[in-house]
Formats: sequence, C-alpha cells, structure tokens
Amino acid sequence: MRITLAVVGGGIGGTSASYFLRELFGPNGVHIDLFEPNKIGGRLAVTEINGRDYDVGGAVIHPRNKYMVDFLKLLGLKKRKSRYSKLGLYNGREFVFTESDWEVITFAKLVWRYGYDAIKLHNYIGDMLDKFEKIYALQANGKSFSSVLDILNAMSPQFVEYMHISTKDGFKEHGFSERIIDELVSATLTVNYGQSTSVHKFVGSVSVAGADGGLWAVHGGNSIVPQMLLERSQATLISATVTNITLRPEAEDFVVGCLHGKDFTSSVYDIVIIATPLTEDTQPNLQFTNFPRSITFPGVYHRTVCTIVHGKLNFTHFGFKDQKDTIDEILSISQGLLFSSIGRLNPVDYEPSEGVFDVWKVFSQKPLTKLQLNTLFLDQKNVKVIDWLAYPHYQTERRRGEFILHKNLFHINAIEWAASAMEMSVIGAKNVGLLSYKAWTGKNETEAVENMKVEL
Ligand SMILES: CC(C)=CCC/C(C)=C/CC/C(C)=C/CSC[C@H](N)C(=O)O
Repeated sequence: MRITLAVVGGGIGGTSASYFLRELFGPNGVHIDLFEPNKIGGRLAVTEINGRDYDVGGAVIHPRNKYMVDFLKLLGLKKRKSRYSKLGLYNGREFVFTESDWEVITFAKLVWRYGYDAIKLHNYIGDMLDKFEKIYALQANGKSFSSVLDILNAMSPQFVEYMHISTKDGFKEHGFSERIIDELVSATLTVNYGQSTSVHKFVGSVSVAGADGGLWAVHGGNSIVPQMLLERSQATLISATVTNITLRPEAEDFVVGCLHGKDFTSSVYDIVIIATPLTEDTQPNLQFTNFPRSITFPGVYHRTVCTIVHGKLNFTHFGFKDQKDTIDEILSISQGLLFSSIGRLNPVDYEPSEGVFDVWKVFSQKPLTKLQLNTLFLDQKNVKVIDWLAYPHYQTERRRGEFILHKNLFHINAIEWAASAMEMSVIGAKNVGLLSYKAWTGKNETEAVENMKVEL
C-alpha cells in the first residue's frame, strides 16, 4: 500500500527529509506533498542587487559537515570560490584585533593577544568535532533518537552538560581566559546568531567552529541544494501555508488544512513531518486540533535584521586612513553597538577574477535608521532590508527537544535548540526520516538499513 506523507516547510530540513524518505520508502512506496508558501530554501534565500544574487543569511558549510559535503558531490555542485579577506574585532572605539594580509602574521597576532588559548580553542573544537562525527556512523546503521538530548548523549554525554551551562561559564570552566571569551568567542556568536556568550555552551562551540578556516558556500547559492533535493525526492510542491493539523483518532491519520491565497483546502495524510520553526511566537499560525494532549512549543526566535548596502564603507568612522585600508569583515565585541557585524559580500556565482564588490551585509538587532546607515556607508546606491526571525533565542536549555509530537507526527526543527546550522537540520531530517520509517513499517534498525538504498 502506498502511504501519504506531508512535509511542512521547504528549507534544507524539509527538502532533505523528503529526499531521505524517498530513499527509505522507495520510488513507489510513498506519496510526498511538500508545503512551502515562499521560495524553496528558507533562510538560505538570496536577494538581488544590480542583477546579481547575494546571500541574505550567513549560512556556511564546515569541511567536516559530512552531509553537506556529500550533497555537493551527489548533486554535482561546486564550492563557491572566494578571495582572501581580512577580519577585525571592533569594540565601538577601536579594533582590538585585525587579521593581516599574511596568514603567518595573523597567527602570530592571535598568539600575541590570546596566548596559548588561541591554539587551545582550535584543539577544543577539533576534539568536539571528533565526538560530533559519531552521529554519521549511528545514522548509517539506522539508529534514531526521540529527542535532541538523546542525539547529543549518543555523540558524547558531555554535550548534554554543555546544553545546561552558558558559553561564558562553560568556557571559563574549561580554562579559557575572559579575554578570548569576551572577544573571539563573543564575536562569533554575534555574527552567527546575533547573541552573546549567555547562550549555552553547545551552540557557543558550534559558533566557534563556524569561525574556523576552510568554510565554504555553494557556487550559485546554497539554496540550490534544497531545490535539487526536492527534485530528487519527487515530492509534489504545494505553494500554500499549512494552518491546521487535525488528528483523526479512529483512522490514526491527519487532516492537513492549508491556505492558498484565500482558498482553504485540506487532505488526509498517514504521516506529517513539520520542518518549520514552532515557538510561542510563531505557533498561533498553526493549529493542532483533536490531539489527546495540547501541543505547545516554548521559546522564541531571535530577531536579526539583515541590511544589504551597495556603497562604500565609511573608512574614517572605523579609524582607517584610506578606503584601500578597510578590512572585509567587522565583528562587534560590544553588545550596545548599532550593528552586530558588517561584512563585504560577493555574489553567489562569484569568480575571483571579478575583483572586489562594494556590497556589504550588516546584521543588527533592530532596523538601521537612514542616519545610522549614513554613518556607516558613503555613496549608497542601493539598500535592501530583510527583517527576520532567523535562529532560536538561546539560553541554557532544560528541554529535551522532542522530535516525536504524536504517533506519526514529527518535528525536525527541535534540533535547532542544540544549534541552528544547515548540517544540524540535515541530521534532524535524517533522524525524523528513520523514526517515521521505523514507526510506519515496524522494522528495526538492521532492517531499516537493508531497505535504505541511501546514497549518503
Ligand atoms: C560540535 C561542533 C563544534 C560542531 C558541529 C558541527 C557543525 C554543525 C558545524 C557547523 C559550523 C558552522 C558553519 C557554524 C556557523 S553558525 C550557523 C550559520 N550562521 C548558519 O546559518 O548555518
């Protein structure tokens, strides 16, 4: 019998789940409808300036993110080329650290300012990545987990402890100095999550990993990955907003109601996978009806305003003598500044032979006024503002992060409470794919793996 499955959300989580489910159930085993009212790709969206597309989000891929690396090969995509760029840590008055044109000098400057902590931080992240990578073998062997804490525990019981302590306290306990925490670690959190070192130590560590060298993005835009995964999954794309999920207890299935403009339609599904953030502030848009217990989602998402400016950086404001001396990435290390980070952007299909572009991306907590923009930039030709709830607002976590909301109803984004990143969404998607396959077929791990002709 062919089962019916609804995936709610067309970001990397929803599309990779559709891909894994097609692999698990086979070409004729499942009909998948994917509901996405906006563009496929979610926060991997791009915006256009002067006929070229630029990334809105800061989504990048770490060389040890196995699933994203494998997707690149599977889909025949290329890494985006980049040019050497320089970064500086800014406290509102001066740069406390700037990279040099020479890598060896940058390294010396790092050691000069942070001592052995600079090397220790790199080793600490390497050690965490060794533990984190255990998830790939576990999932390849068909292992699935009902909660985020269970996944983290399987990688390393230490990771569960990291969810319960702030980055500041956790890194201090680990022997890192206040200086490296308040500057380097804090700067990564400001640019990656718009937050401070009060977030839990697990997401704090993922954020530092995101500042390690060798990161890359997809040539043409990261959103090509979810677009191609959707094609491979042979899911039917329905451009509508899901407003209701109603349980039919006798049939043990779900009626999914959605709005397409003003038209309301509904269909019945055996399994529903939610691949969209659900929190106190977002959940009212989606009603869960007829469930034996109320389905609620604590927490809120963090507001990040992305302002893309085609113009020149106001070099004098940052204390540079000349336009040519400006650096490419300015990360704030003070909470009260009007911006979290300012970085020079290249188009998604950039070739180094094109030189540098005068396009900058500003992340801030609030929209910037005209006056504030004029302080930061000269000669502005074009400004685009994207105001979004990009990531969870992190604290130290007590929740388990449930993937299973009800029998055959799953939620991928629970994984974001550990850390939000493309690789994390794919891990969550594969976990939910395995959970739903095992729940529906009654197969155990070994049988699931035998049936799984997955290429990853
Ligand atoms: C346990 C550790 C240290 C890492 C886990 C592996 C992992 C998920 C690495 C991702 C690193 C990364 C690219 C972080 C950037 S933060 C998220 C980013 N802003 C995004 O939107 O993807």
